[in-house]
Amino acid sequence: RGGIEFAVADLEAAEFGRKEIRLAEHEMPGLMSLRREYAEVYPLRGARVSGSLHMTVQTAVLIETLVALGAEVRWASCNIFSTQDHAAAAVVVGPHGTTEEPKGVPVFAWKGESLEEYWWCTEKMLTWDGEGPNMILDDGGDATMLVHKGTEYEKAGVVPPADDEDPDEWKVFLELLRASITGAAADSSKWTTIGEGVRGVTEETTTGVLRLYQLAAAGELLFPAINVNDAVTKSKFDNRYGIRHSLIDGINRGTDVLIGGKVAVVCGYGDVGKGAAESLRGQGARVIVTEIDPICALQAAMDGFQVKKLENVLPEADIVITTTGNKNVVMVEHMAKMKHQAIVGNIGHFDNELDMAGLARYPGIHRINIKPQVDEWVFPNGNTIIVLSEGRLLNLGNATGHPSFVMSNSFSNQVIAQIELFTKHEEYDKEVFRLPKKLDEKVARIHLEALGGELTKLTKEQAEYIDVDVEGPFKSDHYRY
Ligand SMILES: NC(=O)C1=CN([C@@H]2O[C@H](COP(=O)(O)OP(=O)(O)OC[C@H]3O[C@@H](n4cnc5c(N)ncnc54)[C@H](O)[C@@H]3O)[C@@H](O)[C@H]2O)C=CC1
Ligand SMILES: Nc1ncnc2c1ncn2[C@@H]1O[C@H](CO)C(=O)[C@H]1O
Repeated sequence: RGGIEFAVADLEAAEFGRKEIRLAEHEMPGLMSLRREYAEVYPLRGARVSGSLHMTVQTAVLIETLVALGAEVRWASCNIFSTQDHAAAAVVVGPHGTTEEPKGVPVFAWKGESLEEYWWCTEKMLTWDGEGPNMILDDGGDATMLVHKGTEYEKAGVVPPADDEDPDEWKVFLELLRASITGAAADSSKWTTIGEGVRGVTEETTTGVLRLYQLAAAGELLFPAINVNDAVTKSKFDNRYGIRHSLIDGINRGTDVLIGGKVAVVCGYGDVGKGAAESLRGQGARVIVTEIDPICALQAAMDGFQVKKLENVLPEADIVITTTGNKNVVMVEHMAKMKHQAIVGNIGHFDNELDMAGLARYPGIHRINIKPQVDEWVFPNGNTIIVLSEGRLLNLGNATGHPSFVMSNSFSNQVIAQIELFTKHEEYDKEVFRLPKKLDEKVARIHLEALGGELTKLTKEQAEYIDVDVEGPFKSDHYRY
């Protein structure tokens, strides 16, 4: 319709989506400030941005900010459960379109995608009529990986081999690659051409950033990258205060159990784990932390949390949440020893933090679906556990993810990073970069003012005394916030 390609659950939900996007704009001062700052300048004119990031109301405001700055955009979600269908519909219709005549941007996302559908959406998001994307905006690295793996197999002239040991996610991904490399419309240089056209990628989250550094270390990065996650105004806010808000939102909407008085185990005490522990303690849970890093473990202890090994707290745990960005953190052997109806969930980017494959293979186990994204797994002895969002990040699967204000911080960094790489890509090698502190402080200033905070001004003498400029940056590069 309207000449726009799209695949969303229900275009009729656009009106509802538009109402929530309008409310969200008021809560996203950073993005709205960037629209005003760059009005009529259009720094992203000529940018063709392929975005793989949870298709939520907040992301809708990000997308429409990129468009307001001149970009063309195609979008898919980076998770099968995180799309808010009314937001997806509103983005397709656009602020000035109708469901009969959409005037927005192509979106390929709906809540509850199968793995095959997820990778189909991802390929559609990367496949433009005519010239391909010249920018990628990624969250978790699936879009970046598809371009890199596709290029690798095309250049090697081989079809991705099947390996029965591969996790389902990977099997489906390889199947898509096989089809795109050898299918009827086989264009044996599709992914290579896309990779050559991309000026850069901006990455949202910790796990995606890890994958970028690994590619860069191997000398395989096809284009420059900006690590948005490690902007202080992203990870020290979104990862912590966003989780503090949205973790209990997911648990409450999923299970509605009383958290107060219960024992909650948080695996990992990084930025996300800190927000998770604070969130659960705020509800009156007795929180126990597991950690591998003595520094983060000591922080947890100093913050008043017990620090234990997971296997030693299984008999008392009512809620177990993983926040590590690692894999195989909670195994089926742990789950089999948990209390009856213990709640198990993950808020790391990928579901491999929980041993979902091992759980499904456990002899005599069976699954009862309670409602979308809530499953009761019944062990042969009658004991059950409640697993949220099939182990995928539950704050977006069972709830709506972080609220707009904190996402305004994160997405202001995304927009700044997109402008930086699109307009100055010749200045960047194929490495991973972070934004300068001055821009971090700019994002913080906008959001502090929006909260009514007053900044104290340094005198010239004071600035000299602490060896900073009156206008900042106010900290050294190695300062830990
Ligand atoms: N659901 C959401 O909305 C969000 C999800 N994330 C994701 O959450 C994950 C964590 O992100 P951050 O907290 O920023 O990373 P981080 O690196 O700051 O924290 C992870 C912590 O887990 C610990 N850890 C690693 N393996 C462990 C194990 N086996 N047992 C116990 N602890 C272990 C590490 O020592 C580290 O302290 C990443 O996958 C990130 O992409 C990040 C932001 C928001
Ligand atoms: N409401 C939201 N909309 C879009 N992205 C979100 C939202 N809540 C959390 N995220 C992002 O999700 C990734 C992890 O996949 C983060 O690092 C967060 O920035």
